Amino acid sequence: MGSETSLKLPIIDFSNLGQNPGAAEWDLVKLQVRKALEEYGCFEALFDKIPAEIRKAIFGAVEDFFDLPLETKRLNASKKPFHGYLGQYPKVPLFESLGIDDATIAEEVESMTRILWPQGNQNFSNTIVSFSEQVLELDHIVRRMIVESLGLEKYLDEHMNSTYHLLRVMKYKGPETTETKLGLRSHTDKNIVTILYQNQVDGLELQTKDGSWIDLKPTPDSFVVMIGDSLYAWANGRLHSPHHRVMMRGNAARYSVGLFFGPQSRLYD
Ligand SMILES: O=C(O)CCC(=O)C(=O)O
Ligand SMILES: [Fe+2]
Repeated sequence: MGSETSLKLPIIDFSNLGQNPGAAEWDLVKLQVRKALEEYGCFEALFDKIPAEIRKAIFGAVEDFFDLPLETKRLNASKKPFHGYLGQYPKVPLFESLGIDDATIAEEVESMTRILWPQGNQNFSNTIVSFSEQVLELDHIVRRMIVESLGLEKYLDEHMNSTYHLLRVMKYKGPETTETKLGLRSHTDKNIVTILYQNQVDGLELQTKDGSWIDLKPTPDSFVVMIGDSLYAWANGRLHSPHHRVMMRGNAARYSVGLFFGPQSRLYD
């Protein structure tokens, strides 16, 4: 089970797709999605609909949040797992995260923002909402392709209408030693689809079916799309739900932003 850095994830380009299910280009991309999810349960997506300004701004917003004093961040603690602020996880002290419900609903995000910045921080809430809205589009395309490729089109609306999403922003402090340290333990996601976007500090690793680990190195233009156990079950095991982890090296902090789409049956409650 050694580390294997030469392996690379498939890169799938959604940029020239349009919203045109049934077109030749759509079917071609759909096939790539199906193949990647069968083999790796994951791929890198190029999606240029999300403007570069938003992709850049999101890390400014995320850093603004993590730079707040601990007492302020804790104002957003939640009893629900993965929701609200989660800091200095006992076993992985490099990790902090904030889960934001209803990240596409401006009023909800604004009211959460006011808890953190009573004087307001319009930039933070605007950026969170715009980013989430755009990632939602990518999720819809990917999930539509998955459902079609499984031959389950007749359940598409039912499926789409029965899901829920949670935005989580994450910070992994650099270990500031020469050693590699665990940032997030190996796990599979329990939800349906996860879409991740990171700053340019790598650390996410994905386990292949034969047990080797791939170091993911997404570019500023790419999103990591991964499936979780709920979709694995829904697809009767035809798609792979991969183990993944975060390993940190060096001094720089890694920031990542993930949209987690799960069944509405209160997966995260
Ligand atoms: O930070 C990342 O890139 C991965 C996070 C992750 O796997 C998770 O929160 O489930
Ligand atoms: Fe995960």
